[in-house]
Amino acid sequence: MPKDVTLEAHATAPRSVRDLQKYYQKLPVAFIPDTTPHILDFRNLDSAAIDANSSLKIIETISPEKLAEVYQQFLEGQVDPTTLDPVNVYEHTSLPGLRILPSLLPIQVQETLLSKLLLRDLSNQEHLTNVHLHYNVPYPDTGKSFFDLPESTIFSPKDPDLHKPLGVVEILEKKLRWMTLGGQYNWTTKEYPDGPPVRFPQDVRNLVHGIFPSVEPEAAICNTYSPGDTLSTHRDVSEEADKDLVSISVGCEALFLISLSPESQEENAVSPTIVTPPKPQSHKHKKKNKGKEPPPPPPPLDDHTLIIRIRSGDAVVMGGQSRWAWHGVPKVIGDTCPEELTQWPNLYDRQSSDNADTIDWAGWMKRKRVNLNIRQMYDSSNPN
Ligand SMILES: O=C(O)CCC(=O)C(=O)O
Ligand SMILES: [Fe+2]
Repeated sequence: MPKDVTLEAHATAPRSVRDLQKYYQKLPVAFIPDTTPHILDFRNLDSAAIDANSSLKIIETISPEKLAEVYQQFLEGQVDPTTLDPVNVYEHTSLPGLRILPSLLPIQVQETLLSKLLLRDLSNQEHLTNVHLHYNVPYPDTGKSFFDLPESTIFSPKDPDLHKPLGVVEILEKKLRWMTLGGQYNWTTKEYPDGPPVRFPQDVRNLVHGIFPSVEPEAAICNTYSPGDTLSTHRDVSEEADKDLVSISVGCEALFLISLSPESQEENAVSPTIVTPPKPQSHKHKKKNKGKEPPPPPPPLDDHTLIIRIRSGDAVVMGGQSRWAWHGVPKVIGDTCPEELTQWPNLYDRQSSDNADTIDWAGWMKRKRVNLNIRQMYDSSNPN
């Protein structure tokens, strides 16, 4: 699907999409139903949901042999295909071109991916983060990670009038929201900088390209969310290529809202000439809604919109018409991280016990969702 040149990176989503985002953002976790026609939940699918006439279809199944080949290279060790399940690729009639691959990555691959991204790539000074916008970042020694820094490490603000100094615990628990890999996307201008991009980590590239040959990973955003964090509705329109966008999630579960709803006639009629100031795409930190009152019923879902419960190891591919769809993350659901990942980064192998100032990070993932959002920036894999 060729990119429509009128797509504006700073535009605002249609009201119906913003209303859904707001509703699920406010909805207390206790009221997120297990089964609902509103939320597409692949772990609670009944087989009738995917019969020949339904809106949900399996369009492909990836074989364990194919998966084992890719994981073997990524894990640098033998992977027995008989230990893997085939992975179904789903499509829904509401969002043509959107593919959903529940339970794609086995736990060991998820754990290794976390280590590559957050222990290795985060310590590479070429990969910028939101923390760099306001803080001087004290890097760990070569071969070490931010999770190895002593508890006394302080990040000093660039402007002390605006921000206070923060310790490494506050930075990694609360402040870190994104890191960029490859082409260093600028979240403020919503553009990729000119000049040759930073080299994309080869092993992560091979993992993604091995499963999704339709995309050559050139840039990625690694988002880290805590429960209460949201990602407001936006479209990813800064890439020059119309190649698939691959989104892989690890850790806590989340609600993912995606829509191809057009602006309603009513909205156009009310203010055809008024330009609503663009809302910055922000990662807000919201207080938990502790209300005990049952919530009002959700706003209606039209047949161009889906809300998907995304779990650890799931992948979503935005291709075709859905490549430029509106999407956002209204809710991250705490205490849903798979048990096997809650000990990551498992300091017992790594920490030297003689250093009393070393932090035990076990449990960090219990409060985190990590999303790797991979894009191809240019139509050919060589920008020149
Ligand atoms: O966290 C997610 O699932 C989506 C992230 C996203 O849309 C983005 O980084 O552009
Ligand atoms: Fe996005």
